[in-house]
Amino acid sequence: MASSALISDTEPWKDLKGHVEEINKTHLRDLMNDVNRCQAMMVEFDGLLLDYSRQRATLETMGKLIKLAEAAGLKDKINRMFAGEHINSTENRSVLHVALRAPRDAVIQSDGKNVVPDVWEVLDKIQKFSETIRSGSWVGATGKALKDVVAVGIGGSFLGPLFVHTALQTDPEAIEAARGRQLHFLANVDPIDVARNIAGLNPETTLVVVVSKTFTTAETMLNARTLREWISSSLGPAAVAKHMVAVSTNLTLVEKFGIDPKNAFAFWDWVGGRYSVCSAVGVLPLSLQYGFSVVEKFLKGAFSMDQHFHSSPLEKNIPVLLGLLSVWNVSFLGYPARAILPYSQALEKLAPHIQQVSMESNGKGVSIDGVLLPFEAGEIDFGEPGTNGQHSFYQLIHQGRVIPCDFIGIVKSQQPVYLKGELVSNHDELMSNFFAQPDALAYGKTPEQLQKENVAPHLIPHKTFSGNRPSLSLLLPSLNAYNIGQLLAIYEHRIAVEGFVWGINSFDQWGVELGKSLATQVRKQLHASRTEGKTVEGFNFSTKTLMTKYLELSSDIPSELPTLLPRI
Ligand SMILES: O=P(O)(O)OC[C@H]1O[C@H](O)[C@H](O)[C@@H](O)[C@@H]1O
Repeated sequence: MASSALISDTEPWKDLKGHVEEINKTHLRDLMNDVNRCQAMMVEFDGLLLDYSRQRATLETMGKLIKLAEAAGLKDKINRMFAGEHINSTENRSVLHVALRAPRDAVIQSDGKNVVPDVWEVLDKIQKFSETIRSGSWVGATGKALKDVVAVGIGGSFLGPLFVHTALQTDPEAIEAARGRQLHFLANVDPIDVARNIAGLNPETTLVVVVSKTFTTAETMLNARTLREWISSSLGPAAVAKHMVAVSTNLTLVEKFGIDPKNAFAFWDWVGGRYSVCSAVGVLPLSLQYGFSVVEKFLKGAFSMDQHFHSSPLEKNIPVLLGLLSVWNVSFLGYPARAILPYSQALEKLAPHIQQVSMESNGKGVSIDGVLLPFEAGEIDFGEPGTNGQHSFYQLIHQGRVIPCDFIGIVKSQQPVYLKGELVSNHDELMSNFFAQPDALAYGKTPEQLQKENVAPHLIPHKTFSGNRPSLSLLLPSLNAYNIGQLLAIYEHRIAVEGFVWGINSFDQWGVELGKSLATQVRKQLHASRTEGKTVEGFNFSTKTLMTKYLELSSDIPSELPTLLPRI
């Protein structure tokens, strides 16, 4: 395919468009009877089992999707990513999050330089530093050990680490390693988030980790200044050096902020924010909480999936298959959303993290060459752990709109519970739902079945389930640090595959800029109105009215701001 050509102009795309008609003649109820098809739609790798037999696809569809992948140059694009080429062309950068979890002796080049030694230099520094903090040999300004960590960051400097932290929190090995310690995340610039974070925390025993790739993000920097004030107003300004460290690519700004560069942990512009959890962004806070050895297992799990992604044939490649099926669902079957439904409470922050990875990566309107896309790219991701979701939005998924679902199940619970006299263990109870829901979606329930059950005729339309609703099931052997790494990498690569096939740049995020710059204009106006009584000018009628009302009703805020920290 010529570089500026659109994937939608290729024969395989057009062929798939035509193929939809064939698929519309099928029902999952029948497709599921074809055992050979189902068997061919299962892939096992490194303890994981993917079953995509409940996708609205036949083996012919899969063949056509592989042809689409070939037309998109998917294999070549994956290779170029691993080779450190500047595939993020609008920012002229490599995309090398895979280097963050490569073993020490691996060679991965960016701009002619092997980046793996740099990665390991930072990992070694984190290991050393986290041990110093955890052992209590580094103490705070009043001589006390630092037991609690607040990681200040937003977006990619927050969601991935929060996901991994939440998933590890109930893992037995991680629990042991974290005894007596707390890890908090401060993301929102809303002062309520500050209040919630510092409630019950003592600055004497708290370490603040400021996490920001750019070190310019408005929310993070104001929150960092707020916590700096919280520390220095209680322990004196000199305490900041003992109680604040940073993770950033911008070490100059870290130093300007007042953090000793010795206590800064670097990463590089070839790590995208939303792909940065395996850099110091995630590894530092997580190592402080759980120790480096637990976090290293997480990196190894991700690395295992990287290898699979890089070297397995497309037909047996889990992230590739998942990515192609997502493209099929979005661009051909016309299902714009995806529900992420982990049957594990420990994965409650998976969907929020994947929302950023997916929607910031693939929510684009033009091709990588800047050509307006004649089709919609990206998908709307949302989700909740099962079974909670079942009692919330599953109604819509069963009888309303069609939303392809990812069911994620775990064989061995992190926290098994059995009760004498119960039919099954508590985890079996959870997993009964994991196995039942995909079939309920696929098979549905027909009016004939309802008639046989003597359902009152006027209720039959209400109780009918059309079925034929696609899902896939991913079964993980357990949920330890290693498995969490595998799961993370599956989603990261799947999302890249979608972008590679759609022919977009999944690694920039220009769409977040406009709102930021308008907020700068508003901020200036609020300052001028409060300090000099200036009327609101330069905004449309609606915004002017809203801001004027806001200013009028909050005129008790002093024009010269004194310091006020939350009283919680
Ligand atoms: O890590 P930072 O530079 O503070 O950036 C934090 C976040 O800010 C931006 O809004 C981007 O959209 C995100 O991709 C990024 O993760």
